[in-house]
Amino acid sequence: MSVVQELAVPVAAPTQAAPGGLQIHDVEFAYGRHQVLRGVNLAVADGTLCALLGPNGSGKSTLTKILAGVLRTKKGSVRLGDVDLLAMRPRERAKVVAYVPQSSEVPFELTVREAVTLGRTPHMGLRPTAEDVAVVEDAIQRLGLDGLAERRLSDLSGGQAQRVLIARALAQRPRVLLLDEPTSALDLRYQVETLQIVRQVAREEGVAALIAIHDLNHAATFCQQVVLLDGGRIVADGAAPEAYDADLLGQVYGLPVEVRHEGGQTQVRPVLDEGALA
Ligand SMILES: Nc1ncnc2c1ncn2[C@@H]1O[C@H](COP(=O)(O)OP(=O)(O)OP(=O)(O)O)[C@@H](O)[C@H]1O
Repeated sequence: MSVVQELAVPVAAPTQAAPGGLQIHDVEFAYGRHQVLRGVNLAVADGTLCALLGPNGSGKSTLTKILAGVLRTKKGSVRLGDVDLLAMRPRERAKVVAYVPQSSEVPFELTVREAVTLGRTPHMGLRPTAEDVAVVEDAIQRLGLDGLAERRLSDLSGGQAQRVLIARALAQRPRVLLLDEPTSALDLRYQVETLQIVRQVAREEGVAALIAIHDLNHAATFCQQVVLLDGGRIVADGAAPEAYDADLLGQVYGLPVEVRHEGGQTQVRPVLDEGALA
């Protein structure tokens, strides 16, 4: 029996997005006969940073790839306001949806500035306009890449390259921003700064941002909405203080946890057996 069927606590009511936000209805997906997503319903309002949480293999990347148009599904719908995102042509979708995958094949001989400029491709004519240049410089600056702008990607550390991919996505000026574990290679300072930047961009530009992330505490701190996937189903959806239930998280992740609400912050800690650190 899956964990979901055994859940003792009720699933939080899905958050209602304002019209115009990202609306996901009844999305299903299978790799061959392996069913990975089951009846996924989710709404992310414009201006909201939403964390997509769940154990390894729960379907976070798969859902993100469907929203990005990398994978196709025959069952379910994805809308941005009145627009059917699944029916859009790739170039049109690229004007409204930016996607930072877990790993990316950006040409390594490019400089940082050139790689970030690629984010303007869906909007640009043959040559970048003054606005394109300004948007690229803004993204470079926001991600703290000013000093690296002329460096080749091949000469960067993993974390620096990850920041370039995020800058490229911001330069796209999307309405939907999809980030698949964007902080996995970042040190603590850049994890925090990146999440702050994405939250700020979402709020200021009215972007619906969805971020697959493993750190429950960062998600609680920076994301107005958290969504927990387990076995391809959403089992919690809401603001972290309500959505984080110790019993539910314990069942989903397979270890006991404690949820604390202190000083306006919700934090999750594993509860270790006595002797676990002996
Ligand atoms: N290309 C593929 N072909 C077949 N099965 C796949 C493929 N990609 C992923 N899967 C399977 O689909 C399920 C969901 O994988 P997915 O990558 O979406 O999970 P995830 O929640 O993003 O995991 P992680 O936290 O480890 O990144 C897993 O069982 C995985 O083995």
